[in-house]
Amino acid sequence: MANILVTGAGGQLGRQILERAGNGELEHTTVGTTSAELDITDPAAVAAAVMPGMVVVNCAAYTAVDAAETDEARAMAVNADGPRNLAEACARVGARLIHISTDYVFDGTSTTPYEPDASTAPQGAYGRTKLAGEQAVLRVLPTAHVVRTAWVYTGSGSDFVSTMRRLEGERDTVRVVDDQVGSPTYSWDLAGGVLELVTANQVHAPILHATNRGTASWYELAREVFAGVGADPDRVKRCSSSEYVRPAPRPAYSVLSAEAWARAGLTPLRDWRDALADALAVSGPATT
Ligand SMILES: NC(=O)C1=CN([C@@H]2O[C@H](COP(=O)(O)OP(=O)(O)OC[C@H]3O[C@@H](n4cnc5c(N)ncnc54)[C@H](O)[C@@H]3O)[C@@H](O)[C@H]2O)C=CC1
Repeated sequence: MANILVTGAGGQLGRQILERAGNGELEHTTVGTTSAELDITDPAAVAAAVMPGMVVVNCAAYTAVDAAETDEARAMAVNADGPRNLAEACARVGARLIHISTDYVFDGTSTTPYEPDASTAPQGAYGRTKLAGEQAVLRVLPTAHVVRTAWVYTGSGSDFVSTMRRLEGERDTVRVVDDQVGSPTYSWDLAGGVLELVTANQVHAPILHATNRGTASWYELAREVFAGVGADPDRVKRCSSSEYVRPAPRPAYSVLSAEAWARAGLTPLRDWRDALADALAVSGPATT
């Protein structure tokens, strides 16, 4: 029987958690369920899937930040009702829950890294629904862990790093916003951090932040991608968010403090530049 259940296992983070867990890094049996296999908005299906003694890692989410602005009810169902269903099932049978959340619960106006207990003030629908999910989880199951992360990429698929890599092959220059700052986070590293938390026994902090160390703007990240694949980083041109308006507001400052993570005895994630170099070496050029 599985003693780790990863929901949303078809997504960026879920896939990498399964890959790392399957690499023999853990003694646990790990099972992943995609949205087709376990829809977390279905309370009966969730109740049937969660077994006593299990650690449930919820990677399932409605992550389409712009679409959420006009589809908030669906986003709320997945990002708040779903995690609540999981928390209720875990509470009923005595299972643990690790729930993944986001920097979008903050308004992005800080100038210093956000601590887990900093005031939340989401600016858009996605952030509102994710905050509601955090609150539901901790209300129903106070021993659960909420792990907030930010700026996640795998280096393959349609994430920012893959997109920059593809555009490097397609265009002479690329314009990228320089007025949003965060910590680019390699999903492989984040998966390792989450698995460390799975096996940790004495972590009492309800909310933790986990990102790669260091900060960058999207422009700086794009330059690093270009340089990392041997292209001239000066082909990346800076622009401002006002030139690239999207339906949902983006936080200007998304840096999450890793101090609570380290205080809990968990290994800090490495510098984002080192992680990116590995991601570029592993993933190869994107094809879409
Ligand atoms: N990608 C990013 O930059 C960031 C992600 N996060 C959070 O990290 C977590 C993982 O995100 P990613 O892996 O990047 O997202 P993703 O979008 O790659 O994966 C989410 C998965 O959830 C699945 N899903 C959607 N509705 C579902 C449902 N009702 N039942 C079961 N599964 C469902 C989707 O099919 C998808 O496979 C999410 O909680 C997200 O909010 C936080 C900050 C940044």
